[in-house]
Amino acid sequence: MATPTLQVALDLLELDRAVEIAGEAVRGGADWIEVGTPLIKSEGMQAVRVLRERFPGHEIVADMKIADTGAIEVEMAAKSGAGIVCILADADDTVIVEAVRSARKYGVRLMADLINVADPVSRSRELAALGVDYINAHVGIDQQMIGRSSLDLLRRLAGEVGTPVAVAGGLDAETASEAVAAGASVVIVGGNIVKAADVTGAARRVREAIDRPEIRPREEESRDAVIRRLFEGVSAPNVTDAMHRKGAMAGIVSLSGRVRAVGPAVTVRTVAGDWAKPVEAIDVAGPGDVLVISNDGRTDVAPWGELATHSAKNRGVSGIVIDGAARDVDDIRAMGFPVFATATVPNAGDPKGLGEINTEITCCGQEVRPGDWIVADESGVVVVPRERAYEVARRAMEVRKTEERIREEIRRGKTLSEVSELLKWERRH
Ligand SMILES: O=C([C@H](O)CO)[C@H](O)[C@H](O)COP(=O)(O)O
Repeated sequence: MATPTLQVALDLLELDRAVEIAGEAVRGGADWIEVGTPLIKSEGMQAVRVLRERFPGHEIVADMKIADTGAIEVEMAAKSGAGIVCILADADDTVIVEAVRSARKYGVRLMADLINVADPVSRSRELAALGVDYINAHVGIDQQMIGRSSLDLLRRLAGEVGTPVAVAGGLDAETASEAVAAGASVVIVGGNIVKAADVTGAARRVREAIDRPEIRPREEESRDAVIRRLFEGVSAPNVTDAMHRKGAMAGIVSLSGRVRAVGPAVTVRTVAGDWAKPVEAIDVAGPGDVLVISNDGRTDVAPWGELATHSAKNRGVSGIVIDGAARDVDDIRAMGFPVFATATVPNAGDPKGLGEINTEITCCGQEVRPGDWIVADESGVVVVPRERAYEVARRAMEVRKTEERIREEIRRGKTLSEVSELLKWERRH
């Protein structure tokens, strides 16, 4: 079997950064350089021209995702220096046929992207018959966020398609190795190389992995375990960024200093500092849950204090969030247990038993339902609707990864404004 090709996908918006990152990826062993769709949309064919010029010894792949006017778009990419041009596999056959004719005329190859194709095996066979050179088993970035897997798609094609198969979609060193074992001849990696602070090191790890293909036994991890692992690896700001700046509770701070709380919510509604329901909720909560207590934002009386904290800690509760006040802050801080509140006050309420456990509540301006996920740190508290928890956790991790590379470029001397080309991206009115 020929050595598999490593294609690095430059899904960036800025050409200067893309050139720098491509250089680092090539040093780590990338063979082909993909001008990603976002880069083409941001910089046009100039991105293909510049990368062609700067990397004369490497194949340039233009991820045009052609949906119409197959001939013109292939011609544009070919004349700009691409050797491989990407077309959508579910484009109409008229588009594919025109693209193939144009590819033959200009001496380039066509790669068909299976993103969103309902029957990938039969469509791949049709595409091969129409003259497409590569099939790309691709699961798009948004699809990855809800758990779709490019390896699963690739395995459906194994042994069914004669055309060389590429694979793309959230691959890293581990999955790239499995992809080659499953028959991929081109491994396409975007985010897990280009977002790394050390792009060369990340590319090298993928290179070494695809040179030693192996199938690893799958470790089964429940969806909740994945959600928790991902949320534990990101910050509350990463999570709001992932939700288009939504979900943050207003006016609430950590009383315990540098602590974090992550887990599904057990909700409590109480009134006038009545601490019966908050304390009963400790027994309802399981290890890893977060108690979210609405005391109507009252700051003159506390439904939570040191003894309750001690009990919650023993139970394995992950943290406490209160729309209202807490007391015994010095003891809570000494315990290192995460309590978030809007105020502190020495007064306790009385245990009358008013209120409810595990009903929908509003806490610091956010609706919270039982089972919604809470991510809290020193920046504040974010609530994630339970049905979106997996997707938001994946997206938050992508936010964190993106920041890793930006941080590295600032460390090397650029300003944040330069890295993100703020002036270019100011909104035009
Ligand atoms: O094609 C891609 C995507 O649609 C954005 O243009 C990516 O290049 C491809 O998915 C590889 O990137 P990762 O999924 O981040 O590895």
